Amino acid sequence: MKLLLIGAGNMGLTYAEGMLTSSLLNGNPIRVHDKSLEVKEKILKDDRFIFEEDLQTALSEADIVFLAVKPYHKEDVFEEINELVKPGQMFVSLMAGVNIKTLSKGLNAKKIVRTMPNLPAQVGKGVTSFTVSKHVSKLEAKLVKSLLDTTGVSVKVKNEKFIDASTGISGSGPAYVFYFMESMMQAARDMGFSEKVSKVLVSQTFEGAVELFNQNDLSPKKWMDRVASKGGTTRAALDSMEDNNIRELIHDAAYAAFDRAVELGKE
Ligand SMILES: NC(=O)C1=CN([C@@H]2O[C@H](COP(=O)(O)OP(=O)(O)OC[C@H]3O[C@@H](n4cnc5c(N)ncnc54)[C@H](OP(=O)(O)O)[C@@H]3O)[C@@H](O)[C@H]2O)C=CC1
Ligand SMILES: O=C(O)[C@@H]1CCC=N1
Repeated sequence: MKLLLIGAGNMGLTYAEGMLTSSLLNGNPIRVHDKSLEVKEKILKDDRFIFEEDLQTALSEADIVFLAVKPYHKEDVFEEINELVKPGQMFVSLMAGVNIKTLSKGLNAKKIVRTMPNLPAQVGKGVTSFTVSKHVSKLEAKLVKSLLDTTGVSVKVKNEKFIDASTGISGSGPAYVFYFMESMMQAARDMGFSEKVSKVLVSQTFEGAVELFNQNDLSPKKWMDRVASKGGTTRAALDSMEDNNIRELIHDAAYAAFDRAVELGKE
């Protein structure tokens, strides 16, 4: 299988690096095209990829094309390639909010996979939701799933509403976790800990809590109860969060991202 990546920034390159481990490539290199000179220089030095200046040649040979430019660059890509697209070529978009109808029309292509990736793919712990246009067969969807799985896990969702929704949960979600980490590190520094110790206290707390959650079949609520003693310190913290409506604010934040993904689809 021959893959082409258009846009090799944070996300595109991360997914390409994961896919290098896929047996589906069958020895074929992943070809990469990017407008940025910096990215070009980086890829030219990286013997795992082939940099393609000329999109015409690169596209003509590709079975699957991954699109990982920012949503506001989609029109440039459409213009550059829509006359070169061959029937049967499949396009996998990593762009937030750009819907299948827009992709299909802009690319002049029928086989479209729309995904919502997330950044922990950089360490093989990503979660990618995806959905496919009606012209993508079950087998093709399986192939794409196996490519996406090289970066962590992937979840096929039944329609695009769930792609926008997962943008609000897992796509943007790592940033919410970092927000929480930053706030806890700030509290640790205010209590007098050094930057280094604050980082250890917070990161190990996150890592340990996630590990507990994953290794046992208990709800977050049950875990909270295991940490909190009656009348103790944790209850004081959890009560403060509930009194300040943190739960609702996080819910609203996730919906703000979901709504923005829907809005991006209309731009
Ligand atoms: N970062 C994240 O956590 C997530 C990102 N996404 C989605 O992933 C996509 C990529 O995001 P990200 O990797 O962060 O973006 P980056 O800006 O890091 O990467 C995009 C790359 O594409 C290049 N580019 C722009 N226009 C073209 C073009 N016409 N042809 C070829 N290359 C081009 C850019 O060059 P230049 O810099 O010169 O413009 C840049 O190198 C976005 O659509 C985003 O919605 C989805 C989920 C999470
Ligand atoms: O912020 C964004 O638009 C992208 C999509 C999800 C995460 N980053």
